[in-house]
Amino acid sequence: MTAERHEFQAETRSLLRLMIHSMYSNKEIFLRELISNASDACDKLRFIATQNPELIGDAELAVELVADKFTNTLTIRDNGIGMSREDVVDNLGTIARSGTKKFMESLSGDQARDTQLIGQFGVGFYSAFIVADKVTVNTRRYDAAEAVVWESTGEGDYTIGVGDKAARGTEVVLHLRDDEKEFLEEPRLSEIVRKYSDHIGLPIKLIRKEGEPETINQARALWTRPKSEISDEDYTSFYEHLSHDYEAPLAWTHQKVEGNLEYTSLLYIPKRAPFDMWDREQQRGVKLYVKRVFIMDRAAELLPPYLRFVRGLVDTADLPLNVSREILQGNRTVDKIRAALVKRVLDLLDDLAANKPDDFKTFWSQFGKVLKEGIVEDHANRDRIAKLLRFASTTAPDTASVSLDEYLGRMPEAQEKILYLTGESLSALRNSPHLEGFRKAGFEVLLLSDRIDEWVVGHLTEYQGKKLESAARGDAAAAGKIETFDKAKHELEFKDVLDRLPKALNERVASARVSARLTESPSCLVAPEHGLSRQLIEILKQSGEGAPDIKPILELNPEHPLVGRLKDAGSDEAAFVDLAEILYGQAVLAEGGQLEDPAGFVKRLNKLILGQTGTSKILLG
Ligand SMILES: Nc1ncnc2c1ncn2[C@@H]1O[C@H](COP(=O)(O)OP(=O)(O)OP(=O)(O)O)[C@@H](O)[C@H]1O
Repeated sequence: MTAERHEFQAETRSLLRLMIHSMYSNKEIFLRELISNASDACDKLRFIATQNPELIGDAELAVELVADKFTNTLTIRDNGIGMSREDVVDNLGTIARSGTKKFMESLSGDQARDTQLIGQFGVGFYSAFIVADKVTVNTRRYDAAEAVVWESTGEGDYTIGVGDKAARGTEVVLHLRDDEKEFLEEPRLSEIVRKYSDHIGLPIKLIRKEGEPETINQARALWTRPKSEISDEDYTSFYEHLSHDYEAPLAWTHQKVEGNLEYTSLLYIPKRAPFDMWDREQQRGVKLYVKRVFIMDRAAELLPPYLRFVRGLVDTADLPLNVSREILQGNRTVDKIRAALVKRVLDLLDDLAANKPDDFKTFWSQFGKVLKEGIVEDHANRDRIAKLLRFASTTAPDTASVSLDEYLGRMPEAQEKILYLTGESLSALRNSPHLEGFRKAGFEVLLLSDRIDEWVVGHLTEYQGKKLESAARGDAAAAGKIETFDKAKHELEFKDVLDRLPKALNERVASARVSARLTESPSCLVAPEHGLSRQLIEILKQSGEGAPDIKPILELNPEHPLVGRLKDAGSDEAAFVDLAEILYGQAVLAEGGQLEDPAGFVKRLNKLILGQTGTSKILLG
């Protein structure tokens, strides 16, 4: 039967081209990727064999490398699970990952940056084309009636046909480019295998035409070895094998637990967020082994979603070999292991924060937003997570660097609560009128501009016995005494104006009042004491969910000349409305909001600038 020809998906094609181009300076990683795949294939077979031991029998599962100088080929072969025709089409004809297109669009053409991005994406099987101008895959799935041959030059298409491979497993034949002959040299191959694949728990053998095969790696799974024997380089190269990451990890924690529970965990924090961290479809989790036997990739039950950036593995003796995803759900042993792993990761982060501030900064910039979800999700560890949070504040307005402990450490005595302000962006928050009074009083305010922050402060209502309070809510004085003027006097003086405002503004505000919150700006909007915050209502509206119509309170600075003019407008209703609209519109704009009638606002503003407001009814008309 002749082979069928198939086109690559458009995305696969451009990804291939880009990969060959940008990974060239690090081309040797192709071997790590192909050995990883071969080792995964053996792991999968071993798992199936737990139900069906005769599949393996006495055979040794291994990865073999064959370098042939006559044909210029390097072959990587395994006796693992193998692939059916369908597997081959699914796995080698497409890049079967959601978000590939989006990923391609994020590439910039800047080689250094793109190389890192593509590393994050995971190069996998296609890295073969970095060194080969043709790749032939002969494979036979353990339960398939026939073998399959796949072949491609890595350009536009590939062929697929029936093969003659008799034994189970996969053989990847790389027809090396003319200038890649170094990969036929034994010393070079051994060097690469030791560098990248020394700690895979499976022998990697160099096969020779004459002479005995030589096992070139240690073939002892890294996590089973005593910590004292393992160097940082070992941990790093194992991480690269495990995660297909291109960069060294930021930190790791390796632990063997004996007693009630029996498991070994090796958990890594990457240096960089994967491109699909926010993709809800993306599977997450660490690898699960039961007594050294690989069970599954990405066992989501072993870590909560807010720690989805953690990579690594858990090897336990406390679960049955035939454990399935269904069994993992709601399993008491799994719950206990998960609780212990969460503590491990939080300990590791505490340690980074205390002893490696630069690494912690990197961590926070990559994964801070994900960790914040833990405040909402993980009630039991809320205080521990809160301790790790970092925020921008009026004291450090440019980067998220202030911890709650640091904040409490410099909180003046007169201040009773931890103050924060949420908003769309840091730049809008920095200049918010809501901060003026607090600034004057020397009260620091945390500036929260991540989307999730509204939920964070919704769940984190208290820290170390101090309540958290929005600077845009209720009465400014609630957070401490920041009375800067004689409120009673001003209230009396403005009573008439305050009473008229809601009607003049078509009831868009619930009420109006004078406020000590403002020192420079004339007006701002605040949320009533109880009920949802203005920011949260805005988020709900934008996300298309129904939002309750809670009207804000308009606060005025009685010492501002523009507010004084409201009083002067007296019985000139049109002039009063113009001024009221301007004060309201300014307050909306200052918190980063949208005006309902921007053109009308501009018109009124121009009238005011030109001195036409409140002077003559004729001019106003
Ligand atoms: N030697 C092999 N034996 C059996 N299946 C294989 C082999 N090599 C690749 N595959 C199959 O092809 C798929 C795609 O491989 P590829 O290296 O492109 O990505 P991956 O390993 O799934 O992804 P990642 O690199 O993110 O782990 C694998 O998941 C596996 O199902």
